[in-house]
Amino acid sequence: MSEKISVGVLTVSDRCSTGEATDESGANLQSLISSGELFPGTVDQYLCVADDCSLIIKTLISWCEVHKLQLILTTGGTGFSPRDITPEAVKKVIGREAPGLSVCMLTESLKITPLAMLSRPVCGYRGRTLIVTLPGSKKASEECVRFIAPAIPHAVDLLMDWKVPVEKTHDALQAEGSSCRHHTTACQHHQPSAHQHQHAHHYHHHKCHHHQRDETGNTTSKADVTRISGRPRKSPYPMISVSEALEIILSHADQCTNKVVPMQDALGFVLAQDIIANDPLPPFPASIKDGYAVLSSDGAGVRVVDGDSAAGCRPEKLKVSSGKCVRVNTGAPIPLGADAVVQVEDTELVKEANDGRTELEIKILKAPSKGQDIRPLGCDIAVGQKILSSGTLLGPAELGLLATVGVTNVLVVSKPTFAVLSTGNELQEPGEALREGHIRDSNKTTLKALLRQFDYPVVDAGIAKDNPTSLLTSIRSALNQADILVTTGGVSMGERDMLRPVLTSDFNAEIHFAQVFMKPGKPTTFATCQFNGHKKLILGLPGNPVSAVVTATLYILPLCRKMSGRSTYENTCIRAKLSTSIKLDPRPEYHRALLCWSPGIDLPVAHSTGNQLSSRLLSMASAQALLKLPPATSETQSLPDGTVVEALLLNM
Ligand SMILES: Nc1nc2c(c(=O)[nH]1)N[C@H]1C(S)=C(S)[C@@H](COP(=O)(O)OP(=O)(O)OC[C@H]3O[C@@H](n4cnc5c(N)ncnc54)[C@H](O)[C@@H]3O)O[C@H]1N2
Ligand code: MOO
Ligand SMILES: [Mg+2]
Repeated sequence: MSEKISVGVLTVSDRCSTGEATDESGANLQSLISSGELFPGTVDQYLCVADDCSLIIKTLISWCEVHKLQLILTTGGTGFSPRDITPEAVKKVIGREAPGLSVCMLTESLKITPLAMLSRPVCGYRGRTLIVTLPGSKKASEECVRFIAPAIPHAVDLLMDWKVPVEKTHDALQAEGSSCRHHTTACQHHQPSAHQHQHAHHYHHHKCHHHQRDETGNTTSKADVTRISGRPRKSPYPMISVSEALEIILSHADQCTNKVVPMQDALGFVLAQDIIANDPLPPFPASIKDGYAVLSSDGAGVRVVDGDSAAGCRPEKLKVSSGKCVRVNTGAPIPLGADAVVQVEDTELVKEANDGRTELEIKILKAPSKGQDIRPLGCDIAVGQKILSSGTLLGPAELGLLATVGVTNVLVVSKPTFAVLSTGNELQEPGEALREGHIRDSNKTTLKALLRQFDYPVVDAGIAKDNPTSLLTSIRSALNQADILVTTGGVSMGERDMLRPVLTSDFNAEIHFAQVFMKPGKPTTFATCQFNGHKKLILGLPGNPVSAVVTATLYILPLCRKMSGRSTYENTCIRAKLSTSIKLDPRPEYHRALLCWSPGIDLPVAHSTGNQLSSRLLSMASAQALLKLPPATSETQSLPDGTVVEALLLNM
């Protein structure tokens, strides 16, 4: 929020409006606002009106539309007496309700008096003006405005669409969330003394924002990440090998259910039914060449040309008898009687019609053999033949076969649905102006593209902050939309690496592994949990951009393939020769490289993409392979040029 909030105070009271009574609550609200103790505000309008619906409406609309106030507080007219009409008037003015504010006022007031039950607050906004109905009494109206005061500046920022302050507040709230549990515990046991009450109440409400939500909807994480000094200083998870990690992941890769899709949309799916041909191909004996259909027993020599058979014509009309032939095109039906085709190259024109256009006689230069250049009926596909088996990956040719046999809908194995979530307080979406201390989130874009490249459905689950409650909220929303959650960041040893505690505390997830002997990708984490009656897989990839995409390639692509019903799901590896010597890392390394094939060499030559820092996504750009390099040993610290290594092919 940049300036003071412009506030209007509207007292609604028959008695005050006629001067029979003094407007104490209106006056009190004005001085509270002006004092600045609730929030930075200034009272720009004040009026006292009778309990008159149209008068209230007229005033409110004028304050919203003409004076463009940011906040209007009404006091009075919210009870049960026949003249109390303020809520009804306000309802007619606001475009949208903000019931949270009413709930907050009622809940907190009930802690003071059960009579709060008889208050009928309505809150909401018209355009950019927030309207709040407070009770009529001085005490109650002050209490209520204090309850909601902490949320007012942010509400105004949101209504004014002030992006920067809104984001700052979000960040602050999120950061507060990380130590929220601390506050809630303290608050639960906090019994303020009578003279502290007013201040303490305010404090209580403000600091226990998350606690309030916990009581009503378990939106607060149960993960305790406050014991920074007590966190383990070595990962408690054993270090496993890449092949062990992959084996564990694949053991949880249950095949997805089957579904029927239009044949045209079936590319890349695995077939879940056998496909049987109901008719033969060709459905008639067909010519393989452009030429003449003949009787082979006539041998070489002159033939009378007796009509033609073009592709697509009805064959039964034409018949070839001895001494005659019929001109045919490639793919055209063979006329009855004919048992061979002679290609046009093996003939000569003998006689043409006077018009100079029509062939009358031709000469066959070479004696044809029986069946020459004819595809018999059903020669490509026989009736009843199984042309595709369940389990086949549907590529362009397979789709063409479905078309050939007229199958327009097919049963296939569904593909798993993914949600991709980035985590980190430092992250912002790529389109925003770069804020101080921030970097742009690249992982989500890379991983979404990697999955989309193979047509796996992906949901963008946004960016979660490094605090348990933000993670909880984002993960829950992601799991509601996907079978597999892929997160990046927050899995290493930092006090802000909170993914695992949140997964175990809030989702009762089982962590299957959390350390893999590989570079990049050491902190790769794999977990499963039950969520709304479904098994969900969670891959917590490291935040470093290269680590994220390398581990996604190594683990997620085989997982996807297996769940999609593919019988081979391993990444394809070939052998390649190093173009230069490479220094080995203590961990087995997946070294990004370009491959060059040149004539006369037996194996492609692998050129390193340079600096292999896990943060350096440029080392992955344009890479075609990940060279699998062994870990350094005391004997072998580097591989000389020309060494043959295994190269995992990317983008396959
Ligand atoms: N004391 C130790 N520190 C670290 C260890 C270790 O074993 N002990 N492991 C290192 C390794 S290896 C890796 S890999 C990283 C993994 O870190 P996290 O998975 O916890 O990820 P973050 O800490 O959140 O971020 C790491 C790095 O990546 C950047 N990042 C994160 N998300 C994104 C994104 N979506 N787009 C672009 N860049 C992103 C982030 O800003 C950090 O620079 O831990 C080492 N530390
Ligand atoms: O394993 Mo980290 O992934 O080196 O960069
Ligand atoms: Mg970290």
